[in-house]
Amino acid sequence: WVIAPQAQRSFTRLDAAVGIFYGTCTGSTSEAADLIHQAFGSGVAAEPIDVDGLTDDALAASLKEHDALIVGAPTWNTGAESECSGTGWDKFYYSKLPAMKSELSGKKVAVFGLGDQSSYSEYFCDAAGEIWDVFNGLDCKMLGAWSQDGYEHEDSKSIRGDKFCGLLLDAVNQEDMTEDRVKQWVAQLIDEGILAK
Ligand SMILES: Cc1cc2nc3c(=O)[nH]c(=O)nc-3n(C[C@H](O)[C@H](O)[C@H](O)COP(=O)(O)O)c2cc1C
Repeated sequence: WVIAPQAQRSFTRLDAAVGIFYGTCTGSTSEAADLIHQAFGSGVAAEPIDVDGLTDDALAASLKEHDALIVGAPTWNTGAESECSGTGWDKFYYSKLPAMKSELSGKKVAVFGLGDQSSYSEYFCDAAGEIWDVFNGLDCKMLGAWSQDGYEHEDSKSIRGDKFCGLLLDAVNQEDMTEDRVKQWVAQLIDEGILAK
């Protein structure tokens, strides 16, 4: 029968339609990844993966498995020109990722970042902007641009046009807003077609 393998294939794809990958130093980005996972539901998004727990080759293979990727990082290196996340992303997105264009081109990707808009106002979530640039450079379909309303930063490498390139969260000053922001953002991603085949 033709139907059986088709059904099986579509179940497999649905099961891992969205992959959530994050780096973290002190856990905030991991918590945000869990909230994003819950908002999608475990049938749609795979368990979030800490990029520091995988070798570069395993991470590269894992990124290819999903129809859509949600990638998140904190920002830790104030004022640095590059590699601002302080996590395994820094090496990976400047070494292995740029060579993955043929494998990742066209994939739907959305970025989220954690930062502190009060103490690091001029560098708010810079690393999210860096990661966005790398995936955008691979011709991925970038989703999830987010309004700057409700934040009090002075500058950020994550600004594209009049918006942030993805969801920026501040667990230091606006932790009470995180859950609602995540729910709204996931609803927006679904509206933008992140689950469309
Ligand atoms: C030494 C230090 C440097 C930081 N630099 C920045 C920064 O440049 N920009 C920013 O938005 N947040 C900065 N932060 C705030 C962290 O990004 C924030 O605490 C975040 O929630 C950490 O995420 P994590 O727990 O996933 O590592 C810095 C924090 C520390 C302690």
